Amino acid sequence: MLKTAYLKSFSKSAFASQRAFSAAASRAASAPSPTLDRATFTIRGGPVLHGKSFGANTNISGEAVFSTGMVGYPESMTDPSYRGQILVFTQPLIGNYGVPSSTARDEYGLLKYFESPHIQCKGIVVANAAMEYSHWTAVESLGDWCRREGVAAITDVDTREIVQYLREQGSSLARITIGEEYDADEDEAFYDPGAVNLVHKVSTKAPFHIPAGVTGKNENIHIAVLDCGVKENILRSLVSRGASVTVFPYDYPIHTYAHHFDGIFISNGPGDPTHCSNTVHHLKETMDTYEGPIFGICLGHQLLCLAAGAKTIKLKYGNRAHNIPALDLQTGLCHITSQNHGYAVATETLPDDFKQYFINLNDQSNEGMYHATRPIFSTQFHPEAKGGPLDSAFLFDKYLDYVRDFKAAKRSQGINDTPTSPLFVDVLAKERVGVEVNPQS
Ligand SMILES: NC(=O)CC[C@H](N)C(=O)O
Repeated sequence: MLKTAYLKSFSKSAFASQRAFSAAASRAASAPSPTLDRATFTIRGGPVLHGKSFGANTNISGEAVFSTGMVGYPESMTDPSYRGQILVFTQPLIGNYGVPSSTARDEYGLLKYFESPHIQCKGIVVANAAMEYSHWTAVESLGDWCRREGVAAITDVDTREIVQYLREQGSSLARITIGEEYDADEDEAFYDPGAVNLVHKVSTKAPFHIPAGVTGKNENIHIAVLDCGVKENILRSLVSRGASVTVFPYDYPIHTYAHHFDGIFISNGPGDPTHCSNTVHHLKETMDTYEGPIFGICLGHQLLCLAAGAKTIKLKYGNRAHNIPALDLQTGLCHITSQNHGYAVATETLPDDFKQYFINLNDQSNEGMYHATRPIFSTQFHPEAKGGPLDSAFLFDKYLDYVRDFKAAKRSQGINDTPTSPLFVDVLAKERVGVEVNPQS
């Protein structure tokens, strides 16, 4: 009886607030649907599909990749690892919960909803773009966001046909063209993101600093992050666990500064890892000289493995989703993981000291490594998720445990506990510096 009364009053107030939210969030959606221009999605040497444009009025080309994630389009589209790519969503209805604020910040000063300040992919392809949206965090429609950010978007195409083609032929170059008939010359150049150093475009141009979140412990932990296109939730995952973070450009000679820090972290990022040969060289030097914990995610994993002497390969069509099973070879547990990568480490090329940590249960590709005797490990998947499940977030706890152990060992040897002058971090910027914001550049 009590339970029913409680439920009734709960649902009454829940519905009332939901109505208030919906009224605000759907305001833009109640405007009449715009008439959409014709648009064409062309895969080089493959199918040509006609649909409608609901994004920027711009012709673009890039690498067509697909994601089987069912949610998380704002997080994926702002993930710097998608730079240079045209993202095809297999989830048929996209845009129905709109787009949250691009400026809202959390208690750490980090972007609350986005993984970087702007859309990173060049274009998106969907089966059915929702013209109406509703969500309490929504401030605009997916189409308005794409138009504002200069990102092409095509709807009303058969994404199943595209994905079948990409799975059979592999990730391919493609373009989105807007207008009645676009006479693209077959020989017209398709932009190939695999041919350029995309990390250079997304990495901060100067160091920036984020103070540790308040955990009540005041441990004075300081981690150096090498920014290859770091996702906001990776930074949040570190500062929310009590570490302050100084983020360095991807090509910073980190080996010469590593000893100032309690841990080194190497981030995710776009493109072919072999383009970052300077970073690989610096990481090799770091692993040779620095005894503290080192953790890498996705591109960071690939770069650490290259530095260790292993090789990377390009996968046929990659892994992009929020539901990919990765088996932990230490515990026998399977974690459902968030992923976005086109390259992978060739496990058999890992030197003897480096062991395979996780394996992908769909395609058996490498999902991580750990050093046999040192606090060094990395994962191909994204333990920070966004979007996706937090099954593997424990890896940040594991890293922070290593960092605390290292700090305690330094203290016991009488090594200065506050090696990094507060003045140094105080003069640094508080967010990325000088990043190229135009996703078409
Ligand atoms: N998310 C990432 O860091 C991606 C790594 C790399 N660019 C790849 O595609 O494999």
